[in-house]
Amino acid sequence: MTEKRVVVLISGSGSNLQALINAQNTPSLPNARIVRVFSNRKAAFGLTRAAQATPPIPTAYLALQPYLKSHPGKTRDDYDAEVARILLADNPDLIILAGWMHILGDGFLELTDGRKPLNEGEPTRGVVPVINLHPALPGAFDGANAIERAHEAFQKGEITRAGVMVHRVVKDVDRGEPLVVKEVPLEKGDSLEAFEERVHETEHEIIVQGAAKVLAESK
Ligand SMILES: Nc1nc2c(c(=O)[nH]1)N[C@@H](CN(C=O)c1ccc(C(=O)N[C@@H](CCC(=O)O)C(=O)O)cc1)CN2
Ligand SMILES: NCC(=O)N[C@@H]1O[C@H](COP(=O)([O-])[O-])[C@@H](O)[C@H]1O
Repeated sequence: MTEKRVVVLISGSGSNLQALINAQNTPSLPNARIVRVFSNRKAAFGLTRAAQATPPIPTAYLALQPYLKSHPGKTRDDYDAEVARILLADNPDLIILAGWMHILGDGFLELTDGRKPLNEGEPTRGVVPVINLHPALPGAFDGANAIERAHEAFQKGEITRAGVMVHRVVKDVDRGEPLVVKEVPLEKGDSLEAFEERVHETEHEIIVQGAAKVLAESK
């Protein structure tokens, strides 16, 4: 069976990327290879993790502000489309946002969804699924800083449950179909650090499960 090609987008430490690297071609993530790690932050340690993988994983970097500065007149949507073009050149079967801290607009999604051809006049490509790891339960704490927000809400008695999910990426942030959802225990008096550690441990499990689930959908 043809090996599935995976591209991972990061912005930071890359501990979830590391979980994916470790799971490649194991029963947890069979017949899958990460062919590119892409970051919008030059200093992201995840780029080092990719370079230190065995074999090393090719990386690419492109940040929004430098792109806009070096392309006068171009927009955020143009940046998003450029990111999609870079990724699609690797012919991925799956794109994973693993701590990717940039909201993707139609410039990106219409290319990965196959709604628009890469180049004018060309036929459109097939859909490349895009999934995201989010440290909250569906419909709760959309957006950034979800861990801290959930911890604060629990301590205030505003919520009783917390968790993490892997979901399909749609234009509405964190509102795509949940693929894997797992609750994370939270107790009164829990420090943010203790809760955060539990969240990350759970993330490292479900990001692999989410990737395997989507890859199993395609032939
Ligand atoms: N179209 C989508 N794009 C993204 C999604 C999504 O579901 N749909 N998920 C996010 C990941 N994410 C939460 O899971 C998230 C990341 C970042 C932000 C955010 O506010 N980003 C700001 C910039 C923040 C920064 O650079 O530090 C922004 O993009 O302007 C919200 C949610 C990834 N993309
Ligand atoms: N809204 C997206 C979001 O908050 N993503 C979060 O960024 C962290 C990345 O950690 P990592 O760089 O160690 O994988 C993870 O906690 C992930 O849930």
